Amino acid sequence: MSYPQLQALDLSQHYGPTPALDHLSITIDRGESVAIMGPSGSGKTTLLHALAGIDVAQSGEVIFHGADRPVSIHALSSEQRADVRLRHFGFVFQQGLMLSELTVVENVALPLMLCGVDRASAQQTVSAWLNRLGLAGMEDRRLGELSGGQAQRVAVARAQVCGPDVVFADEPTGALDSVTSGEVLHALLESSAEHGTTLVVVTHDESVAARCGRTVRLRDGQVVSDTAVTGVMAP
Ligand SMILES: Nc1ncnc2c1ncn2[C@@H]1O[C@H](COP(=O)(O)OP(=O)(O)OP(=O)(O)O)[C@@H](O)[C@H]1O
Repeated sequence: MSYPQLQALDLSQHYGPTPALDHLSITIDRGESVAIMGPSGSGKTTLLHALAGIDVAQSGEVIFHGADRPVSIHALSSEQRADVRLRHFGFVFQQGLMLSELTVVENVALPLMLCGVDRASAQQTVSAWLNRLGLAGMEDRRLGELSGGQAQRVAVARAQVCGPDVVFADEPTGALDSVTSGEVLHALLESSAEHGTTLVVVTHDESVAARCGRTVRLRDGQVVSDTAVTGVMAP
């Protein structure tokens, strides 16, 4: 029997009078690419953080189905959630997360080292990803010396290097011009499709959403539309 990759069940989160998440439920299947859209303040980042176990919503739960048993993300301690994030999830954010003082190789190798992969295998895996993403020759550059597009391709390599089940991206191309944005998005979508990785992308950019298999639109913390390439799914 196959299970969905992620299920958010009846999530609610209030910071003020308008809910950031309002009894929101969503199911994401393995290998899907899902764009989360909606106006500013509609709850996109709050939803991404709840799905990825970065934060825990005030009510509801998130079930993650990895290779083995399902895990209730919200029932885990913060250390356990950090371990799930390290072993099963990858992240590409608009900025931050990357360590500008470290080199390209060091940034990409970091999650592998944290997972206990030995140095030789880590080096091999990192070089394969850097070649793949057109970053060969930049191994020893510091992140702070790269262009925005190069840095985001390093972020994609780092998100994918441990072979995650899910990559979460929050405005991954938000700071880039349209050509560079297209290249980074291509790298993200192609590498996810090739490895069967589930992709959840928060974006304001319709051209990013157009290249995902499904678009979920939020307003005031609720799903107002859920459209797959093959048709419209019920919210
Ligand atoms: N840590 C926080 N403290 C207080 N309010 C918050 C916090 N995080 C989010 N909010 C509020 O929750 C609502 C949803 O925020 P969220 O960042 O999820 O929206 P968003 O759709 O991602 O917005 P944007 O597109 O502007 O990034 C907003 O009203 C926001 O101000």
